[in-house]
Amino acid sequence: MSESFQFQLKKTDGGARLGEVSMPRGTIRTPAFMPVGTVGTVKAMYLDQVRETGADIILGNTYHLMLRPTAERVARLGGLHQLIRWPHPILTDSGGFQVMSLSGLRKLDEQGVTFKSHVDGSLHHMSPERSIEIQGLLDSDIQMQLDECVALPATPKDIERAMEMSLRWAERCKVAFGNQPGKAMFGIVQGGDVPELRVRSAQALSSMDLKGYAVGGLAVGEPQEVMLRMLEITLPELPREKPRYLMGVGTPDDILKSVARGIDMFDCVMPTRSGRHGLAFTRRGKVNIRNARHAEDMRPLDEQSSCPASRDYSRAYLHHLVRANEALGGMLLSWHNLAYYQELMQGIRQAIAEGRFADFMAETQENWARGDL
Ligand SMILES: CNc1nc2c(CCNCC3CCCCC3)c3nc(N)[nH]c(=O)c3cc2[nH]1
Repeated sequence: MSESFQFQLKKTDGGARLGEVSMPRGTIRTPAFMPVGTVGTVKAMYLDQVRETGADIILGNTYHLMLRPTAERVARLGGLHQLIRWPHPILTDSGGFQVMSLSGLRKLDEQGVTFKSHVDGSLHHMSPERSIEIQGLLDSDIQMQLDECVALPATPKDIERAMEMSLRWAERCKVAFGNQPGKAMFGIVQGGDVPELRVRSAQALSSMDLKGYAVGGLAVGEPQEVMLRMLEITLPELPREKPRYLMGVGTPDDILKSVARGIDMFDCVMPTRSGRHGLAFTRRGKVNIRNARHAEDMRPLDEQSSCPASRDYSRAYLHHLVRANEALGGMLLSWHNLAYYQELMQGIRQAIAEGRFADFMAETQENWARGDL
């Protein structure tokens, strides 16, 4: 393991990139899918299982952990890795996005965000400095700047205001983060669906010489083609030799198309959240296991999978568990979906390594379109 944070761009195939992030706690093979943890767990999963599916890194949940049990308590308990027994890299978001989407936002100004806890109604203020302090108390390996993500549609004026404030917050986060060799602080490109704002944000962040760059402000309700267009406008403005992280994305189709445009890292609640609701992602497309057609289908979701949830349990049993709202139903489908996402990422990495990503993408999409047997 390297004592510092290093990204190695190993190969490109069209716009797709094969790489590796090396950190003291481990190596992240990119393109990478990062399962989302919530309050110190990936919902309904043991972290050993998450590791078994092939995850090199998971997301911690700054917003929830700062409210309960508090970042200070996590630090007193030895940091997040020790608490949840995940010794590999952890990325944490700054918490700003979740404040906007989860809590009763009270105020947002140059100083930061003021909000009421959804846990006990207490008032909290999070500045760029406090967000970095919280992520440091969690002992997070990759920390995100505090930013303002505006929901689309929005006026160009409001998008510009939020983008410019996020740039000032990036500077403040960079100062607050200081120099932590084995860790990284990523900037977040904003700019909504306005090309010239995206370019300005990406260029300004690039000049800050950060260790990695996230593309934010997307997957907030815009059509897929708008998201992809913004990637085509933004990514050329970011340094080639640094990792790019598309926040909150996405479906398997979103991931394929974003890898094709130069994204290295993804996070999304989709596999676990939809798994809990009975939706399975498979190589033959989506399968809604609640559907009556599975009630007596003794086949597994995917007999070729190395994941027990995909290989050893019949659809009939999964159908029954989900219909009965049994916890095991959500557990097995979350496990299957995470395994499927990691299998997709492994296939992507292999295809780029062999210079056949375009074919892999076309074949994968054809198989999805063929639909379930
Ligand atoms: C789903 N779409 C989407 N997500 C976005 C997110 C959140 C990414 N996921 C974080 C995890 C969520 C579950 C708990 C743990 C953290 C965004 N985050 C930030 N900071 N800025 C965005 O523009 C930003 C934009 C996003 N768009």
